[in-house]
This record gives sequence, C-alpha cells and structure tokens, in this order.
Amino acid sequence: DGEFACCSTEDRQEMQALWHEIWSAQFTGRRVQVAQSVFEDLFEREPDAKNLFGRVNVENIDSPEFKAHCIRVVNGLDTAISLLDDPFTLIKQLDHLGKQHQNRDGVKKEHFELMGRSFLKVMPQVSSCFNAASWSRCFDGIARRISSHLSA
Ligand code: HEM
Repeated sequence: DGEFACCSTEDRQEMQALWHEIWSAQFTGRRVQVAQSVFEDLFEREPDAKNLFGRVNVENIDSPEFKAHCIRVVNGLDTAISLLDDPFTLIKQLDHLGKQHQNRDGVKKEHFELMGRSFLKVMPQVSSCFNAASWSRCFDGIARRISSHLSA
C-alpha cells in the first residue's frame, strides 16, 4: 500500500504537461468533447457497455445528463493526474473511485482496459505532443488501481 510506482517522474511530467495543454485550449467544451469521443470509441469496441450508463441518458451522448457524466469522469481523472506527485493520497483517492465502481453492477476490469485504448486513440487527435508510452504507463496504473477489485 502507499506505493504507486507504475510510471516514472518523467512519465508523470509528460502526462501532466499533456493534460494541461489540452485543457488550456481555446474552447471550454473541450473536456466534455474529449470524454464524449472516448465513450463513443468505447461503445464501438464494446456495444454492451452502453447498458451501464442508462441512468445518465447514454442514448443521447449530447444530452445534459451524459455531458455531466463526462465531466465527472474527466474531473476524476484530473484529480488522479494531479495526485501523481502524492502517491499516498492518490492511492486512497483511486480506492475510493474503485468502491464507487464496485457499486455499479456490470462494470468490469476489461472495460478499463478498453477505455485505455479509447484514450490512446482520442488523445493524439487533441494534442500536438502526445507521448503514448508515458501516457499509457500513468493511465494504466490509475485504471488498474481503480479496477483492482472488479471482476475480469
Ligand atoms: C480512469 C477511468 C475512470 C474514471 C476516472 C471514472 C470516474 C468516474 C466518476 C468520478 C464517476 C461518478 C461517481 C459517482 O458520482 O458516484 C463515475 C461513474 C461511473 N462510471 Fe466511471 N470512471 C472511469 C472508468 C469507467 C469505466 C471504464 C466504466 C465502464 C465502462 C465506468 C463506469 C461507470 C458507471 C457505470 C458510472 C455510474 C454512472 C451513473 O451515474 O449512473 N467508469 N466514473
């Protein structure tokens, strides 16, 4: 417990710089758009995953309900990325997120792997200096910890 050694200091810096670059872009809907694209890609890979998001109006990705969900997910990731410099707190935060996901029936480890691939597809489209290796090491570490108690 307390260790979060998945990604190096350079990886963290790369990920934090990339994250900052994206959100400082000119238009404010950026966070929502990135998450919407990630979910669209995820649902193409795994159409059944859509059923998990009925409560947040997944039938209409542009609905206020689904956009608000997107913001919650991106903000969750934002918090985790900021905490990469404080691994003890990060782990507690990720375990908290993990419990929230355990409470949602049908959410599986596999979904987090698929989402990782979706991010890998979307991020290069919105960033000029995307470092896939650093991003993946950090993202996978975060995702693996959140999903560690979910079924495969
Ligand atoms: C690093 C990746 C992820 C982060 C940071 C994240 C973050 C969040 C956050 C902050 C919430 C809101 C929690 C709440 O208010 O109770 C949430 C809800 C949820 N997440 Fe995730 N999530 C991630 C990946 C996933 C994946 C891969 C799936 C499954 C495909 C998933 C399924 C859900 C579901 C079903 C909800 C509840 C939606 C509702 O309100 O009905 N999440 N997530």
